[in-house]
Amino acid sequence: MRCFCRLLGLAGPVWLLLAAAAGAGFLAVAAGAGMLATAAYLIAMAALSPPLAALSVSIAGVRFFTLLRAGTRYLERYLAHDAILRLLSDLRVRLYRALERLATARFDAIGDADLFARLVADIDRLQFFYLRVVLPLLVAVMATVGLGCFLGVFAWHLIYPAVAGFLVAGGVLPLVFYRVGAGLGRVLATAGAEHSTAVIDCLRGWRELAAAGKLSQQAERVVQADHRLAQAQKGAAGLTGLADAASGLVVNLTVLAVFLAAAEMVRSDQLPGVYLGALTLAVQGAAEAMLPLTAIFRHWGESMSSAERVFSLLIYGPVLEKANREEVPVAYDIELRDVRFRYQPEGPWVLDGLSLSLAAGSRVGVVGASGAGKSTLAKLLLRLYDPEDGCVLLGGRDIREYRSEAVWASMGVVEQHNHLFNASVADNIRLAKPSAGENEVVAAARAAGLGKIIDEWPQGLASSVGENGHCLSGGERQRVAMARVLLKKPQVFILDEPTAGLDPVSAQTLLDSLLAGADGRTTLSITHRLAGLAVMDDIIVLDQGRVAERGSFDELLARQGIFYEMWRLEQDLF
Ligand SMILES: Nc1ncnc2c1ncn2[C@@H]1O[C@H](COP(=O)(O)OP(=O)(O)OP(=O)(O)O)[C@@H](O)[C@H]1O
Repeated sequence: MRCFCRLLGLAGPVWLLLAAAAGAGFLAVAAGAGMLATAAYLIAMAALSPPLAALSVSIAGVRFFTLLRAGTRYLERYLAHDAILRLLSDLRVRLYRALERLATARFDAIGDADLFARLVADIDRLQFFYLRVVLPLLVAVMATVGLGCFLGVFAWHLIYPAVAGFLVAGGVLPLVFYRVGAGLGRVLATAGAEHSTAVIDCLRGWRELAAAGKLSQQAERVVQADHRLAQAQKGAAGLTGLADAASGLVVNLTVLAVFLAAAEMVRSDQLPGVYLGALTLAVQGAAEAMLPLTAIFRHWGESMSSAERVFSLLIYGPVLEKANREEVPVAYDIELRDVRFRYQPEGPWVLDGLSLSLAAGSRVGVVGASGAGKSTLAKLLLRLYDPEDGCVLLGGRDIREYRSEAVWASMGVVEQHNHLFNASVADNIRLAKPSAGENEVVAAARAAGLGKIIDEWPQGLASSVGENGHCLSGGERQRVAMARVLLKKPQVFILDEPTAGLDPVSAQTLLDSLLAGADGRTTLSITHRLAGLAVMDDIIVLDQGRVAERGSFDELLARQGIFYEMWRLEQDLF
């Protein structure tokens, strides 16, 4: 019921359009009934061989109603779709904003494919609620009232069989079929979502699946999901057919009942015989409004299930507290004070009382075993998450006092895996600074070691990177991400293993370029490769979410602690 009310509430901005569409829908039904009734009257009159002039109004009436029906039907569809498309696009924007607030915290829990299914298929399915539930109901109510008024002009007692029949066809039958098919719509929506999730997973992960020999297993999952979807669709189609047949039967019985009642009136001279066909066919015409109601059971379930999935994203509160002041950072020293953080409320602490500071313009390296919390530290600095206890300070102020956008604007990040958009190399670099001119982009690309693409590729930086950068090598993808940061020249550089997966020589060259670009800016470099850390002002060794050691490269080696052990191991390995 809450979803129902929310869906109705969403229609607020377009209610006028929807009401106009319902009005046009009613006029179309009324015109259809008028056309049939006038045609029946015309035939009945013609049988009495009156002068042609006596038939001219009826002939014009048939033409008028025919044209009116076509015009109003078109208008109804036009207005309804206009309203729905506006509504759905507005909902998509709202959902997108809600997702923006959720940042990565909830994305991790929901999963890309599911999120995609909610954004596309589920929102699309919401149109059924307005187009196939609300509008047909409104039109059916208006058609019933209109028919009652029309029949009432001739005799009150004609209203009873017509309205009773319409209530059964439009009220009782849909309710019965809703009960019988309860859950079928939900099964359909869930089966559809499972199907698209399985297909997307298969498409995205086919390389890994093929390498692991699991492609056929995943394909089987898609086939199973497809089978469940087909079964659900078959069940729904069967029930829809049955509902249509039952509704048709009730409508025809209603027409028969009105015909018998009117025939009795003709027999007892209460009604001229020429009206008999007109009254009967008017009921038949108005019954057009009842037919779509039988499918409501299905669309109701489907749209409510999709609404639940869509609204479940909107009800999450923001993961990040909104800044209480619209401050913009002006200094770029960083401090973490007794920060405690975990990903799940009852999960283990990932950062457990972490305190550290980075002077503005300093270069600090962060090392530590896998899972020590290094990337998590970077996420907190980027304010993708807020700490549970303690605080992160930027320029002496709690980072929560700044708008997230202001924090992000002052930072540049290069991670191990960076997203590249399916666009040209230049466009991917320019993302960091849309106002950058051609020369700036080329300079950043050269500084990041993309000279080969500029000089040797036929289209240079205009070459497409392909979906998620698949047309580039791993090293080239990293260089594009680095070029972005070098172009942006942020106040704070966060480098989270940017050279992972590169050969040692390329890795060192790239790191040197990045550090040269970051000269004079606060730089936090997370790495597993200790060689190259000698140029850092300070090195922090993280262990289980805390600072285990801190000092310059030489100091840490001299201490012969964790860092020294890591260094020794690295020397042995290489
Ligand atoms: N989104 C997440 N949800 C739940 N747990 C997470 C999430 N991201 C990381 N973790 C967990 O937090 C811990 C610290 O992860 P983090 O990525 O910060 O480690 P790291 O030191 O950067 O490791 P690595 O060197 O392997 O990249 C790990 O135990 C990891 O499983």
